[in-house]
Amino acid sequence: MAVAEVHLPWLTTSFIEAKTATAASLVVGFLFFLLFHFKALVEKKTFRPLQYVSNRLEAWKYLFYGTVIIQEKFEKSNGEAFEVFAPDNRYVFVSSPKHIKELDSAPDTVLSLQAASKQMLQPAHTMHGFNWFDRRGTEGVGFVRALRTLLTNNLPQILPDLSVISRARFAELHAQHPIVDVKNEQFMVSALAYIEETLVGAEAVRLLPKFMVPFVGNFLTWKLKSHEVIFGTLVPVAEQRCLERDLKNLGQQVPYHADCIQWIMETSPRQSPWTPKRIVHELMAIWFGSVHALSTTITFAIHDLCLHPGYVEPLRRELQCGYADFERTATGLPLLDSFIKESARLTPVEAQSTRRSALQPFSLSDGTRLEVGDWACTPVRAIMTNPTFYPTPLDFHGFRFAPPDVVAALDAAFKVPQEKSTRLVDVDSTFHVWGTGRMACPGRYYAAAVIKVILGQTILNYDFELVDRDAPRWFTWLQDSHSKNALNWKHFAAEFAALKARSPVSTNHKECQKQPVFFSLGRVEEVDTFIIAATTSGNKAVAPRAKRNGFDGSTVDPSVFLGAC
Ligand code: HEM
Repeated sequence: MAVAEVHLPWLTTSFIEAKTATAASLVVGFLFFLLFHFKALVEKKTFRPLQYVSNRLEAWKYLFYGTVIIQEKFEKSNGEAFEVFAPDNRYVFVSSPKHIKELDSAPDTVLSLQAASKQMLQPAHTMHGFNWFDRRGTEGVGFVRALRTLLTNNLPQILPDLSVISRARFAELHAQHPIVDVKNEQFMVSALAYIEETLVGAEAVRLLPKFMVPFVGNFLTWKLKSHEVIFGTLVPVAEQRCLERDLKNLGQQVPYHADCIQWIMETSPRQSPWTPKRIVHELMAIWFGSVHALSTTITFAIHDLCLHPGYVEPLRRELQCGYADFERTATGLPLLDSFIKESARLTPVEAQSTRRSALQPFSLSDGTRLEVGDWACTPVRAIMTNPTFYPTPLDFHGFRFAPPDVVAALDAAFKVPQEKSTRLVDVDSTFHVWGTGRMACPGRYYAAAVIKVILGQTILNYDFELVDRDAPRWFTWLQDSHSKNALNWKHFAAEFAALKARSPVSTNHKECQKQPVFFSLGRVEEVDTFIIAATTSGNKAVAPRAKRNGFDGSTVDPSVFLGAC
């Protein structure tokens, strides 16, 4: 330090202190880096530092730009498998039917959905200590029969009640009363909060270095209360059911129950029937899986009804004729079925589907290798907006999946060139909302029926619109800069075309006539309020909302020319 002061008089003491502090921080940072990545560093037989650092940077970028990274790599992959790094994982995305089949055919001891779900949801910390086995079937797969068969078969009994509940809830919301008529309000509040708490808690835990997980995980378990309320409320119910089961086995008369608690209990392994605690853990896992995806899918479908109001009338006509039959049989309503499917296709809940964690090393037929802990998965959004499978893939065509004879009776605007008519619950290699293959969602028949009840009641009984049409439809940590995000531009183009079709936009505006362009700060749904006009002479008219967000029109990409503004 003294030498520096003599020879470099411009270096003040505070500067040197700052440099010392910076150097110390770097050393500490480096030690932390070694600590966090020690295992990875020593395990790599041929360690390439540059490659490693580049992979780690890409991994953290994934948290902020995941959907864009997947889309870009998918577009470059030409149908081949591609890898993406996330902070806690290496993902191998497959999209060809051949590779998807290979995942499906892999033994459960090699590629595991259970292990992937466990890593994703951290149930030991978020689901009251539930620590399910990595290997599927270790404790039976009775839940598949409970949901896929028993729950589906009981839909005709369930749907009329569900319609009544849905109507009552809407009426209540409409009258702006507080929640009434709930037997255990604390349970209901916790049942909803539990979904978000699980998501947020699990995400935090899985990003931590392993040695910190027990401390932070235990803190979260203690801090998050809703899983305790659910567990505490349901255990006595499950205990009573187990008691009744034992009494029945002794030949006594017991009450009849047709609900998921009963079906989960009855389909548990005969040799070692589940304890009440184990039954409730299973219910909590199913509750999470069903509520989260279901509510998101319904919300997007209602948005789409508001954004594409031309569909309301034909759907209402179909419901007026067919709702009663649907309630009795849980089938029918092909136009509504297609509308929901199209909404889920363009706004799926997730960007990854068919997750399988490698419990043993696994190789695809093209030689792509998964090491233990890597995940195989499918790029669900990218596949479902692929022009090879879906003509005009970014346009919303609510009836693209409906049977041609049903669509033939409608206005020509509803006819689209989708070759094959398919149902919402169908699973194939181009529609991954329910996953794929033998492990595709067993709750999808129930889910599809519930969505139809809620949308059906909305369409039959209400006229509706979005309170704030410009409000974002989803949240991402970082909004992508429009100039970097080719994907968003494509979406804007599709949305803008739909917007024009709905309410023609003036082309008489003097400044628009030469080179009109449109702009959005990164959110598709704001396209109408972000329209700007940029003329070849450089004049710009910026919509007020764009101005409020600090945009002055200077960075408009001129390649996005739509011919109207
Ligand atoms: C719109 C709503 C829903 C969506 C989008 C959805 C989606 C999915 C997906 C993508 C999978 C993974 C499949 C795979 O990896 O191949 C899955 C699995 C599963 N879903 Fe759903 N799901 C929904 C509703 C439900 C409901 C309502 C239930 C229960 C009543 C349910 C129960 C399950 C279960 C138990 C599994 C695990 C299957 C297994 O391990 O074999 N889901 N779901």
